[in-house]
Amino acid sequence: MAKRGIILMNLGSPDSTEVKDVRRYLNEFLMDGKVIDMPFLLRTLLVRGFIVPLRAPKSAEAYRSIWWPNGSPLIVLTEQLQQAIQPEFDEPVEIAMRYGNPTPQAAYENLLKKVPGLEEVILFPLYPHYAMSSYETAVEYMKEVHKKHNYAFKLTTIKPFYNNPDYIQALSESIRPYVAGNSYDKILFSYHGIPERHVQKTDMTGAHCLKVNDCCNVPSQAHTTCYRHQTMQTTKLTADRLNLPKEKVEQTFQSRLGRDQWLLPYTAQRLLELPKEGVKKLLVVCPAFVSDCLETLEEIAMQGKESFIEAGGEELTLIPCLNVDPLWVNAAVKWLKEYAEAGSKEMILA
Ligand SMILES: C=CC1=C(C)c2cc3[nH]c(cc4nc(cc5[nH]c(cc1n2)c(C)c5CCC(=O)O)C(CCC(=O)O)=C4C)c(C)c3C=C
Ligand SMILES: [Fe+2]
Ligand SMILES: [Fe+2]
Repeated sequence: MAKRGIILMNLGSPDSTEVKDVRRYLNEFLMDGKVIDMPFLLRTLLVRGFIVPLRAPKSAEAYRSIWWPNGSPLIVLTEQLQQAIQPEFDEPVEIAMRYGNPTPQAAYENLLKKVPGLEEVILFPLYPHYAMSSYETAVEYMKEVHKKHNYAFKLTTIKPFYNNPDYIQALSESIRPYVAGNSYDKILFSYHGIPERHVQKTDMTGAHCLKVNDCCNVPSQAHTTCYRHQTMQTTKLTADRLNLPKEKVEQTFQSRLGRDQWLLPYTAQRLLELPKEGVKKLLVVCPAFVSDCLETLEEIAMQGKESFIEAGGEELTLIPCLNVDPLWVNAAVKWLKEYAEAGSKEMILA
């Protein structure tokens, strides 16, 4: 049997809610060329000179409003997932964050200590959808650290799982209790947004995404790396499984940063418009995240709720992320086991 280790990877959070820690985290995050895709000098000027100094104090305040006694919800929930998965494996399961702590190097070093003669690390990026600024940067960074330290073990990666039946089942069943009884007016599938430019950059055909009419519904090889297509598939498959009435389902994109055109429609805009369209009781689910985080707990459940109510809405209910939902934990365990048994060949999902 191969000597293996597993790494669950998520985005990461600041070490604390102090402005200095938030500043350090935002600098690392936004200086990533796959997040702010500008030439290095321009990016440095913009990020270090303008965005971070202005954003860090506000961001720190937002983190303070959701912080748990044991730390950032995103980190604590990723640790809880690790603890739920570990008993199912002889191999050690570690966590790593793309930004902040624990770092990829710390995760690799922990595995090396626990498994003498480590032969293989299975990386599980906790992102259902492919985006240059989430899945791609996580995988590329893990490869970079692996190469830099000349590690002898091989690194293999689980693919995005946006349409995997086990994932769709777990997501649907987490939503089912909220839609049962039909006492809601609409359910919003709100995904983290990205600039439209990023969708075009990751289109390997160079001719499909946001170029062909109704691109995300026209079959194309580009969909293997198209965030928009993948999020639309998650929404469709989940809504179909739950038999949700079409007029009650809507998809939006949240968390826009800067002035570029990001994927439309914007969640913040729709939260202001929906009450005027007769939507008073709103459910919001955020399937781009598997763990609750600042973007769900603060942006949707606090800020989003406030704007929806001020605009005339009555009730906004955030459906929690999958976190440590048993169906989700089972799905993750199943994929990791299948993957290991297949001898780490490419894992074919769905
Ligand atoms: C689905 C995964 C994510 C994508 C894609 C993504 C793209 C993206 N994000 C920013 C800027 C920020 N995002 C922030 C927080 C944040 N983002 C994700 C996930 C994705 N981001 C998560 C899980 C979180 C929450 C982290 C936590 O600690 O809870 C932040 C920091 C907070 C703030 O100041 O608002 C920024 C900044 C860009 C620019 C981008 C794509 C280009
Ligand atoms: Fe983000
Ligand atoms: Fe597309």
